[in-house]
Amino acid sequence: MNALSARSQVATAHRVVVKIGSSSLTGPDGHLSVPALHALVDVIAARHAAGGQVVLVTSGAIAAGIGPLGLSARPRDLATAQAAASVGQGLLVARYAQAFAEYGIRVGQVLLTAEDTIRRGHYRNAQRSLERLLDLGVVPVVNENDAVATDEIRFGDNDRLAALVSHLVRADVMVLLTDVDGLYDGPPSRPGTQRIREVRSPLDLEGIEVTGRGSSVGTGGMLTKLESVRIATGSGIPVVLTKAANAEGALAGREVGTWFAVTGKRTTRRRLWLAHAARTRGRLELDEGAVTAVLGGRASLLPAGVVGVTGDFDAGDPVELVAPDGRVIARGLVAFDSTDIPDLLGRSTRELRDELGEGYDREVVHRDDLVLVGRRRKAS
Ligand SMILES: Nc1ncnc2c1ncn2[C@@H]1O[C@H](COP(=O)(O)OP(=O)(O)O)[C@@H](O)[C@H]1O
Ligand SMILES: N[C@@H](CCC(=O)OP(=O)(O)O)C(=O)O
Repeated sequence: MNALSARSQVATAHRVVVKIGSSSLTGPDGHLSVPALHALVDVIAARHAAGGQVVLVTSGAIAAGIGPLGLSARPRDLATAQAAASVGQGLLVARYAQAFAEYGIRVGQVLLTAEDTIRRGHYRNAQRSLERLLDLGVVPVVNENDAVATDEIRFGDNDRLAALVSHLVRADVMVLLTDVDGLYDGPPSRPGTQRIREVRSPLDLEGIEVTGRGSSVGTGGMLTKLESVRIATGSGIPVVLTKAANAEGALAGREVGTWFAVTGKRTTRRRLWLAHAARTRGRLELDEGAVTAVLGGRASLLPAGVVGVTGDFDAGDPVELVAPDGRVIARGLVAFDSTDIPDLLGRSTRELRDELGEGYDREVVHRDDLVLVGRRRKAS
């Protein structure tokens, strides 16, 4: 498919997730910009009127709380940020409700935590309520539940949340709106850097300098956006990344921003969780042979290929699989407790069966419980 016909998918997509970042919803004073919010609502309402379904993932709660709390700037400590989000979220949704009401459209607030997008019970609930809202012609307005999300498991940015929501509602496309008109081949503030029009595979990202430093109000910079893109495209959902002012063009399938083609097929919730959201409890160090086998795909990790173990985990916990050069190559659900593994290191399954008995001759990580992890970019 060429870039033109690929982009036309956006114009005809039935279900779209649109994510807008804090940087596009705030004025120079760091407060919520109501005109910016209205401009987005105009575009989404037009799509809605044309019969499309839109889920809006919106940041801006913290920004909306700054003024009412009399704060001078965006708070950086978690507790105050949570308080600002708590005050601001109600005001943010009220603004959206008001703006959409001008078009006769209702909105439904959905606040999610990381857990809600991955744990089976929570996931099903979120899925069901989003589906029903869409069936009823409502625009779901989603944000992270900042007031209760704890530091270790919160997303902090809404980029990855948007990708998981896209997966949850089986979106046809995801549109990420930010304050730059696309992905650049280096920090856009650096003279001479250029917008990348299309990314067809992770190889196209080689050599591109991306930082985790965003605007003064955003969180995660381009780094979390590329993580989000990786989750979405890797599970069959193409992405357009552009500035909020280009929202209309992006939804019309015009050649704005950066187009990220799909790189993988839709995947199961469990594998998505393992790859992108699970908190690992330990590490298994692999020898080169095991790395080759695992990276080749469809191979389980056998005890013979494990040379070291760190962490304190139980059988069934998520762990990282690490190559001799320290690269994390995969994540998987381990089949043994961490205390059992030292006795298995480097030994063949046959030896283990003969010596330790049935049950010790199994894989350390079964191939069905294993996902390869793309190269992660480091924040600079
Ligand atoms: N290679 C790059 N291309 C584009 N933007 C980049 C790049 N590297 C870093 N950035 C920064 O990422 C910022 C957007 O991230 P962020 O402020 O978190 O936005 P948002 O609030 O929309 O989530 C941009 O302002 C830009 O300075
Ligand atoms: N949930 C937070 C979003 C935090 C944030 O900065 O996200 P983003 O602008 O998408 O990087 C809020 O509503 O303020």
